Amino acid sequence: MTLTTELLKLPIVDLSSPDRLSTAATILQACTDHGFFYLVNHGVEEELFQKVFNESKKLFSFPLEEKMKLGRKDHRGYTPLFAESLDPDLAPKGDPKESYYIGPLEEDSAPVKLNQWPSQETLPSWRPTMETFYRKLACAGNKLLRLIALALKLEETFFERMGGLDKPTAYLRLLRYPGELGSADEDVCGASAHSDYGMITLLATDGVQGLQICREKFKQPQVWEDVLHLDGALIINIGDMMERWTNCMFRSTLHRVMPVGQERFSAAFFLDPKHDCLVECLESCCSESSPARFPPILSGDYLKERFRLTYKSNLESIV
Ligand SMILES: O=C(O)CCC(=O)C(=O)O
Ligand SMILES: [Fe+2]
Repeated sequence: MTLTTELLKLPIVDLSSPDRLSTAATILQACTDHGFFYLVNHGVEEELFQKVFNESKKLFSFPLEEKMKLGRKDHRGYTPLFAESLDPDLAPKGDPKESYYIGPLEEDSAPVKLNQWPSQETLPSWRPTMETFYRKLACAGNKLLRLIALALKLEETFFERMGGLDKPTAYLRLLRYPGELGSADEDVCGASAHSDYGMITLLATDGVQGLQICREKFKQPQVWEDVLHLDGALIINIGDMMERWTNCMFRSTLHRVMPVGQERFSAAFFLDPKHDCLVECLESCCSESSPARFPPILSGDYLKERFRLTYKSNLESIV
């Protein structure tokens, strides 16, 4: 049994504010209290969001055989409905959503091209739109990581060095939740309850509601609160890796997407540390009375295990 409450007021962080210390303080509070906040003045224009969702819609409307030609390889490309379960215990059948992954953008000169792109003849604007979106999100993400570092009393470039502005270890996941599967069944989620695995996630939604968070994951019955869409804002959430790094000072909050009987598009940008980055408790987050709760782990090893559990079949690793 779950209860849903109506109103949730998430903090709003202004990425362009000149008062960086006060912004860092807001972030600290938001990450400790909610693990979720809105980001405004982030540099991604409203028109670009529209373009991304339009292009995304075009691709998802292709026949399944066409989309399967771009089927996910090396964690890039198309994943059909029910192919992944964000909570394998609650949703053993898989989640009713389809997605498309874009990995780190390669240099033109890179010997192996891993990303898959729809053909230029069918969708000429698709690739340039997604590449622009990816780069702008990476830029916003890195700026935000500087503020998060300030909030944690670290050198401003600490996370940036781990994630790498030069080579962001980031995946963009375009998502489509088909409205027609919207059911009155409480147990069927568009995306089952999960927390994100990595450092931070930047999320854009098309305005159709459905996203909910549960702030007390161990409390029963679970209380789910709606995260309302805020025009032009990105929704940011802390991932498990960051929770681990901060010794649980920052929360990686449980979230899910409920069907609302309407087709819904979103785009999640997962910004992770480099795979050889050792994630160990930050000094500012432990003390004698609050010792490190987790042993150090390589980011790549941690993510590999989390992905192994998520993709029950057709298992592929991102490392
Ligand atoms: O579609 C959404 O609003 C959320 C997606 C999400 O949580 C995820 O992909 O990890
Ligand atoms: Fe998520």
